[in-house]
Amino acid sequence: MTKAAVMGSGSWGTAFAAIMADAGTQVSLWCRRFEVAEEIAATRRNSAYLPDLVLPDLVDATNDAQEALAGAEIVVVAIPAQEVRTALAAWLPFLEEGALLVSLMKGIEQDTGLRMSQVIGQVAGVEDARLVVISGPNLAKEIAARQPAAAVVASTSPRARARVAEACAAPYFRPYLGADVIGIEIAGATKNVIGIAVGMAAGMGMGENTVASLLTRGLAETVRLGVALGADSQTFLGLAGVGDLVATCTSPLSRNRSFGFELGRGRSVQDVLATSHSTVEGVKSCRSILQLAREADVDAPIVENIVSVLYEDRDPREVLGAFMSRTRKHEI
Ligand SMILES: NC(=O)c1ccc[n+]([C@@H]2O[C@H](COP(=O)([O-])OP(=O)(O)OC[C@H]3O[C@@H](n4cnc5c(N)ncnc54)[C@H](O)[C@@H]3O)[C@@H](O)[C@H]2O)c1
Ligand SMILES: O=P(O)(O)OC[C@H](O)CO
Repeated sequence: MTKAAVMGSGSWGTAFAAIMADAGTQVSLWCRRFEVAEEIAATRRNSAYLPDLVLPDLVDATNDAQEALAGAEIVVVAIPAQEVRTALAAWLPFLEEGALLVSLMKGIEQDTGLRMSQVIGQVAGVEDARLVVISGPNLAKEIAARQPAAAVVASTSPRARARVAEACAAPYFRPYLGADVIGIEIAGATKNVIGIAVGMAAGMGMGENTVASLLTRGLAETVRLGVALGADSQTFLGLAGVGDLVATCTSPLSRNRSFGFELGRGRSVQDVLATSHSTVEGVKSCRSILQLAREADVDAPIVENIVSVLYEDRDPREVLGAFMSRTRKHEI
């Protein structure tokens, strides 16, 4: 039986541990806090993140990283993007020789502008063939309720992606295979920022035409950036592209959309962040994405305007007006 470690017991780490166990993989779920590991051991539940999910018996929880990583052939990282560099450095001594390293994150590192698989590869000093990314329309709460969903499991190595896909193919979770790691990571990180923009518009009372227009132009912006960085444009029509954009931009379960919604209703960035207990990746990644776009000379007006609302105190209403008065141009 394949043994995996899932490092991070927030919403997605916990749901993904259940997916892997339901796929027949033995999972050690690493919890940063001892109380979470203790609760899971005693009740099979992680009440702070997914109270309705009863974790399968194939999931063991521990807050000891060495114990979690012992014997793990697949190591899945599921923590906030900006924390990966430091956390992974601490886990390195305990990684098994040859283990595959899987990123579930949807973010870009601040300061370096690196994608998550790049950060993992750099910190762990491993070749691309051992790195895998997973992305798609995967709202943790729906997956935890075992509602059917699909995702892309991507790696430059056909063997690595097939192995990880096998280890997470559950009756309600269908992994597709991919090779375009750049496209999948750029799609995953950028959709969070587009989700904030759409949420903002919805919070201001705008209807479906506004949502669909922003989502579509957000996709155009994401494709431009991805292609400039070396991605395949077809990737953005897939699960990690359009699929995730639709899920994020239309679901009240999305933290990024909900964050934007509150801004649209008139609350301040500080106020909304102070009351949010889970990761809103678009907030920290938007500046790195804008930086990547500027370096690649790519026009990214939605990302740029979200940065101005979050970091330059710009009024969301003014931003919506600014979109409408941009210089007329060809759609494609
Ligand atoms: N929740 C989802 O539906 C979902 C789906 C797909 C992808 N993702 C991505 O997965 C990643 C994790 O998101 P999440 O929803 O699980 O977040 P979360 O906020 O629910 O949980 C974050 C977890 O990381 C841990 N953590 C925080 N700081 C840490 C540190 N310095 N070192 C170690 N652990 C730390 C927390 O204790 C918590 O267990 C994000 O990049 C997110 O975009 C989330
Ligand atoms: O809650 P969000 O906005 O982080 O979105 C979660 C997933 O990425 C949706 O696929």
